[in-house]
Amino acid sequence: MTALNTIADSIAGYDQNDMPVDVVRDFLARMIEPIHGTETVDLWDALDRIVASDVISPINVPPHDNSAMDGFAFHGDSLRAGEPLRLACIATALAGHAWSGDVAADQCVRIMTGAVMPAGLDTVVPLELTRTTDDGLVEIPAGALRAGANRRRKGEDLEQGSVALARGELITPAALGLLASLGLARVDVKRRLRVAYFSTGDEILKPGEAPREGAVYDSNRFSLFGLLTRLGIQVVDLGSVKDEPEQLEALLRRATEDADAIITSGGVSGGDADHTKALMHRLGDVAFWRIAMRPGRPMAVGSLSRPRGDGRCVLFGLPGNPVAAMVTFLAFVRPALRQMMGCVRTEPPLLQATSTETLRKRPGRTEFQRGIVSRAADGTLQVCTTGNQGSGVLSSMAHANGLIVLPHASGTIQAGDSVEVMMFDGVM
Ligand SMILES: Nc1nc2c(c(=O)[nH]1)N[C@H]1C(S)=C(S)[C@@H](COP(=O)(O)OP(=O)(O)OC[C@H]3O[C@@H](n4cnc5c(N)ncnc54)[C@H](O)[C@@H]3O)O[C@H]1N2
Ligand code: MOO
Repeated sequence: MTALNTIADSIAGYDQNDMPVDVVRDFLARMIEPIHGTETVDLWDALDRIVASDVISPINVPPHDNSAMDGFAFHGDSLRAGEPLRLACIATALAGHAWSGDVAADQCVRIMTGAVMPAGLDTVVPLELTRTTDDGLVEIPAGALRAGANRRRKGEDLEQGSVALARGELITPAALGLLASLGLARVDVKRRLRVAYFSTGDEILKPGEAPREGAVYDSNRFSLFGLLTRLGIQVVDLGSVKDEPEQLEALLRRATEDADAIITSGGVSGGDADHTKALMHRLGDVAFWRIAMRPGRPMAVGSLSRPRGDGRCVLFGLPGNPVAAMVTFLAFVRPALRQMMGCVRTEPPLLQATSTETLRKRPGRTEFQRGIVSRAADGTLQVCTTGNQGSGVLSSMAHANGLIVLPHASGTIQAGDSVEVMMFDGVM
């Protein structure tokens, strides 16, 4: 990764206590470098991995001209405008059983979907468009189809030697099928990113611990586990730690040993018990920003050196409030981690939807409101908010399917205005 101070120029001129969201994103995009290291995996293990080098198709897909329909294959130039065509059926071609033989202009071959087109034939009439005449001929009504119809050409999906999947592409279920269609059993992928994470705070309870006065159960550890796991990342769960400098330092040092990145939650705003900030300052090259956004104002970004001196470990110190931790992850950490993974697409596309309600906002900060996108009666997309937008209110996050992104410069949104939504799932 590029050291913070070498790209500090890009943030000079901005108030580090009021950093615009776009500036932070741009800064991270410049700081983060993709990890090295690839491995060859079986297709069964390739889902959600990132392609490490262009996959070149070793074959034509489909490998031969074939029929797109169950029907009769014939010479298209036998068709005459305004006249029915009558053909004698001389053979049957089944998928997986190529038929070879000569077919005259007044003959046809009964053919099934996927079967190789007999040599010289270029057109298939679907069964349901034909009738059998009293003398046993196949009759195609006038104007039923054009010459060349219903033939799938050799290589029309992929030509031998062409790029089937490019380096940096995510292996989706469709991409997995595409690789299989090339006859490949293994694929080169980027190695898995390793990300360590832990929660900080004296008030944090582990699951199963008895409730105690002033304490809350650790939710960030679980939300982060979910967010990281969905990215196909190898997660290193380091649990939670009290606001206690020695413990914190031990955990941070342990995390730097073999993780590519560390994510912490809590302790970045600078309360009396927050030792996290001082420690991060001491162990690495870390910037503490207040970002012009809501929720998720305070965040630490930087790098820590590794104990064995080889390279540095990227650090994201997220705010403790449970929704702020998730929103800063989605807004900044997810694209940064995708970039580290070597993924070409780092940001999800935003949807446009009509707000069903007035959303109060003042210009000068980006707001992320929890929303539910649904289809309106007229078929267009609409979005409503999920109630209490407090940065500690996880229930409204859990009920949402995306975040309404209200840009920095925008003021209040009126009901009926169009807004952008970052969906939580299913868009990369
Ligand atoms: N004087 C100021 N105070 C605060 C500011 C500010 O600008 N000036 N910013 C506020 C904002 S915004 C946020 S967000 C929080 C972030 O503070 P920290 O990152 O230092 O987080 P904590 O103080 O440790 O915790 C905040 C809040 O979140 C709860 N929490 C923390 N960790 C977890 C967890 N793992 N699971 C569930 N809940 C957690 C914690 O109990 C606190 O209620 O600072 C504001 N203050
Ligand atoms: O980071 Mo805070 O959410 O704005 O409470």
